[in-house]
Amino acid sequence: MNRKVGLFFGSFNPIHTGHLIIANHMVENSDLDEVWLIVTPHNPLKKKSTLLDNHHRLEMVYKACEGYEKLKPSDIEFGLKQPNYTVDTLAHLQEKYPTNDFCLIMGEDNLKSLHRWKNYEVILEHHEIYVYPRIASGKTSEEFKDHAKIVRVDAPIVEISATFIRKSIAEKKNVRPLLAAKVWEYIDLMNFYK
Ligand SMILES: Nc1ncnc2c1ncn2[C@@H]1O[C@H](COP(=O)(O)OP(=O)(O)OP(=O)(O)O)[C@@H](O)[C@H]1O
Ligand SMILES: O=C(O)c1ccc[n+]([C@@H]2O[C@H](COP(=O)([O-])O)[C@@H](O)[C@H]2O)c1
Repeated sequence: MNRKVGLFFGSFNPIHTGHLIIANHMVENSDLDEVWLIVTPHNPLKKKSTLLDNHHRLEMVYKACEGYEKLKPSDIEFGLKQPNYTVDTLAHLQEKYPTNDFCLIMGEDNLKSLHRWKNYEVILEHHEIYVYPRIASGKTSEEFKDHAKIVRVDAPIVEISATFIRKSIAEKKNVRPLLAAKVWEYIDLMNFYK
């Protein structure tokens, strides 16, 4: 049987406990064999100005995933054209791993902007999307409401965001519980987000 792999794309600036809860929930409570955490150099819908270097964000994803056998960090987008359109990365991955079944994992905020993604219809034609609930502004497009390829996951809402963490660090607040211990130590050592 083909391996079913969940692709969890993100800026991960930085990776936080919310991301880990989602990735772990998906791999433990669904038909997925593995979840790959793919660090995106440049989200086409976000400004690059507040982003840490790719390799620092990847390093933090490695640190966060230590001890989680089924979670695999990936730098596959580092060598692809920027900004990174997910439809292109999916085509690349499917060619490289023809026997894997890939599905996408995203938070509900990303579902609300999915209609603005490049060739989102092509993505939905070939892949399922597992959506983790999240409180976010904006409306979900009608076409995604009862879509056969969009699976809404029933799981506890986690109110953590990388934006809040970056802002809190800049304001000299303690954010330790919001990050894996090794990620917090790395951010502190490197003086990130101050
Ligand atoms: N608390 C959360 N609940 C549900 N989904 C989340 C949560 N945090 C992040 N995600 C999802 O994880 C993926 C990667 O998100 P990202 O790295 O942008 O984190 P973020 O916390 O949303 O960052 P930022 O605040 O910088 O926008 C996206 O699909 C996003 O929807
Ligand atoms: O393909 C697109 O048009 C597209 C538009 C917006 C976001 N994405 C991807 O969605 C992923 C989540 O982004 P982020 O910044 O919310 O973590 C990241 O891999 C982005 O490249 C992709």
